[in-house]
Formats: sequence, structure tokens, C-alpha cells
Amino acid sequence: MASVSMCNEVIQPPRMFMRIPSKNGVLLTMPAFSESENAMACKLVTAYPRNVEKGLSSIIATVLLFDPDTGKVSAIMDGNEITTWRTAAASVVATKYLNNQTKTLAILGAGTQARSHAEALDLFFNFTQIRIWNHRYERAQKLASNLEKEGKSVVTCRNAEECVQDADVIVTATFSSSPILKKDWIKPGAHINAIGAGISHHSELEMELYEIAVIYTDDMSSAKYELKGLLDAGISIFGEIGEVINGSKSAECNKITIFQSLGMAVEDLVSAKLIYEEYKKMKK
Ligand SMILES: NC(=O)C1=CN([C@@H]2O[C@H](COP(=O)(O)OP(=O)(O)OC[C@H]3O[C@@H](n4cnc5c(N)ncnc54)[C@H](O)[C@@H]3O)[C@@H](O)[C@H]2O)C=CC1
Ligand SMILES: O=C([O-])C1=[NH+]CCC1
Repeated sequence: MASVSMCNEVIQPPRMFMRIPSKNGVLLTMPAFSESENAMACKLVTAYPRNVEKGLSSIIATVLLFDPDTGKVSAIMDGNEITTWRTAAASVVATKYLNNQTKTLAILGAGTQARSHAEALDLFFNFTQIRIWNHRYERAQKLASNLEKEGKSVVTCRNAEECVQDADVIVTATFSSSPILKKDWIKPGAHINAIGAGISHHSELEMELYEIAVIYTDDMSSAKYELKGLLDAGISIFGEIGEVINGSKSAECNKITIFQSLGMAVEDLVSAKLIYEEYKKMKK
């Protein structure tokens, strides 16, 4: 039986993955309950990297919000925007605690998460420069031109090494199943938000980088399953971002830090509850 992340007030079992190899897709079910919010939800989210060729999002999510007192469904809502922004919001928090230099932001990837990370991180840290690399260069150019319309200073790079050189904060947000970020390219003290994945959550960064960095994650009980590849290779996860926030773990800002984001159901839960409450106010 899988262990359940159950602090005093949140119940969040490890999510279920149903892989569909013939379609190169995966369906995840992500339930959570919060005592203090008196809220219960379950996100259903699919990841189909090849959807891009069909003009669809590669991540498609739906959130069911329940009345926690009866178990009755109170709302079914689109979960794409929730997933897009709550993931970037978690990276903003990680960056705030794990980095004290925020001049240059480098983003590897140019899809939905790359965009939300550029916007959310820049809103909070006001970078001097944002650099973008993507394996399809035209997509990097397209994202850069959209961000420039919002008045941001953006540079596109032809290779990932050039993009991350001397960067203070790095985001990886791709479907790459082989490393796109290497240890030797990164300056001491840089902070990495590792968001994306191919087959496993930790495929975007080379193993040597994990070996020298201090690794944080969002949920240790999920990490036992979803970061098994790292743990089996003898690499340890230093702690949760929440433990840095509550002071029980240190923020090793002078070292290379990695926030290995998995995505938590409780993030979707609180976002969905907020949206539902705003919706009810509007209907009055
Ligand atoms: N940690 C979390 O909570 C979340 C993680 N994700 C992950 O973030 C990643 C990006 O998601 P989205 O931005 O929604 O997808 P997207 O499809 O909008 O963007 C994907 C990006 O990866 C690039 N890419 C695709 N295959 C690649 C390859 N083999 N090598 C290098 N680059 C490649 C694409 O060109 C594009 O720039 C995915 O791995 C997804 O599973 C998504 C949502 C939440
Ligand atoms: O937390 C999340 O929603 C996801 N994590 C990886 C793909 C979608």
C-alpha cells in the first residue's frame, strides 16, 4: 500500500499513473483533502506530448471539486489554467527561498510552462534579462516575441549551454527524456526549477548535476515513487520546500540548488476552491 502524505491537515495520497504506451500518453489521478480549507478535490490530467502536432495542449486537466461533508460533486472545472499557474507559483516560492541573485533567468523549453514561468518569475523578481532556448528554435522565437509584447527583455539562444551560462535562475520545462542541462554549464549558486520530464521526472538534468546539487522537492512521500530513479542511484533529496519555509531545513543558497517539482494535488485543490468561491460571488 502506498504511503499517504498526511500532515495534520492534508490528505494527499501518491497519484496514480496509467501509462498508455501505444499512444505515448499518460493519465494521472490526483486527489486531495484539506481539513482547514474544508475542501476536497480530484484532478484528472493527461500528458500527451504529441498533441502539439494536432494543435492541442499536451497537458489537459479537469478538476472535480467536492462538498467534503457529503461527497457530492459541487463543481467540474477546466484544470489547464490551474495547472499552468499553480506550477509556476510553486517555482516562484522555491526561487524566493533558494536564490538571492535574480538578474538573469534562463528557460529551456518554450511551451505552456515555459511561458507561465517566464511571466510569474519575472513578475516577482524583475529580471534584467530572460533567455529562452528550445529544441525547435522557432518556438523559442515565438514565445520571446509574445513576452516582448508585454515589455520584457528576452533573448533567444541557439543552444542550451549558451542559454544557461551565468544564469542565476534556470527553468527546465520540456518533455525531453534525455538530459538538456549539464553540470559544467552552470555557475555556482544558481537555482534550477526542474519542472518537466520525459519518461521520468528527472530526465532533463544530467545525473552529475544531481550529484553535486542540493535537491529540494514539493512532496517527499511522492518523491519516494516518482524520483525512485534518483534515489536508487544513491542521490538523496535534501528536503521539501515547505520545510525550508517552516525553518526545519536550511536554504543552501550558496550552492547549486534544484527544486524538483512534481506537482501536488493540494495546489490544485486550493486553486479550484478559490475559483469556485469567486464564481459563486459573481453569480450573486
Ligand atoms: N511539475 C509540475 O507540476 C508540472 C509539470 N509539467 C511538465 O512540464 C513539461 C512541459 O509541459 P508544458 O509546457 O505543458 O508542455 P508543452 O507541450 O506546452 O511544452 C513542451 C516543450 O518541450 C519541448 N520539447 C518537446 N519534446 C522535447 C524533447 N524531446 N527535447 C527537448 N524539448 C522538447 C517543446 O518544444 C516545448 O517547448 C512536461 O514535461 C510536463 O509533464 C506540466 C505541468 C505541471
Ligand atoms: O502536477 C501535475 O499536474 C503534473 N505533473 C506532471 C504532469 C502534470
